[in-house]
Amino acid sequence: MGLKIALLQIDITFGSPTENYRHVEKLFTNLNQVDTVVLPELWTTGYDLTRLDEIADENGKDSFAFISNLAKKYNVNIVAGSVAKKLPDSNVTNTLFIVNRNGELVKEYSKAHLFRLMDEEKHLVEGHENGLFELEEHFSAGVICYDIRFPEWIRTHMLENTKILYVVAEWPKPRIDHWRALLISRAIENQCFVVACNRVGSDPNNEFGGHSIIVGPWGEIICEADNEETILYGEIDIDQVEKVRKTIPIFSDRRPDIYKL
Ligand SMILES: NC(=O)CCC(=O)C(=O)O
Repeated sequence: MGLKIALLQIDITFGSPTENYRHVEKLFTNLNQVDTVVLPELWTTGYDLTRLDEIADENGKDSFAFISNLAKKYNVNIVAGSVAKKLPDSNVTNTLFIVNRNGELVKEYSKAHLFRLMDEEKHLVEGHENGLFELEEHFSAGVICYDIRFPEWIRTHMLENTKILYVVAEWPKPRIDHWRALLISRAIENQCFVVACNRVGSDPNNEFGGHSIIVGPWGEIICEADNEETILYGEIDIDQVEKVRKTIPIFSDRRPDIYKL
């Protein structure tokens, strides 16, 4: 049986967690029954990085409680985009929570590669751990936006028999061709499903490009949104991964003896 997924390709109100919680809560009331829901990057605050002192979530407490309640109420796993998480030392990370149907935390991943073009390195600190987790018995990984430009980081995750790569993003419209090409490439070169949720709308500095997408392990597009706010639904058959990996066995054909990584 397939895994049913919903990607919430939303607009985000700049710097207003209260408004963004309200919006997401409302969208859940209209959701078809799925196994997993995915949210975009920094969905509670947007890129209002200069006000993180005020609006970042202390230890991720409020955002985790909100997501955990939704997961239990709607009996769904949530790849909860990312939020600005304020650490005890007042540093802030860009952190993705994975929550299961029981509302339990499965994994927390903080963005490893900070994106200078959007000033992340001035306001955030990077994560140091991988994004590996298991959900519905599938080996999976989660990364955040700019991370997809680092194939070596994605490969590090894929060497663990990972079959689904979740990507949460606020990817601007002017580079939406890069977004699509990178996601399709990561799917083909790792022979995995890529489930990627971007936002739409704009903030004072950027217009965002949407095009949330699910790509299969052969590089085929399973579903793709345009640039409007929408809930994108797709279903994946995890057995496809093994079929593709048997057809062209890149993992056993690798030559790490001659690579740097
Ligand atoms: N939020 C991000 O990490 C954006 C990454 C991006 O736009 C890129 O081109 O890379």
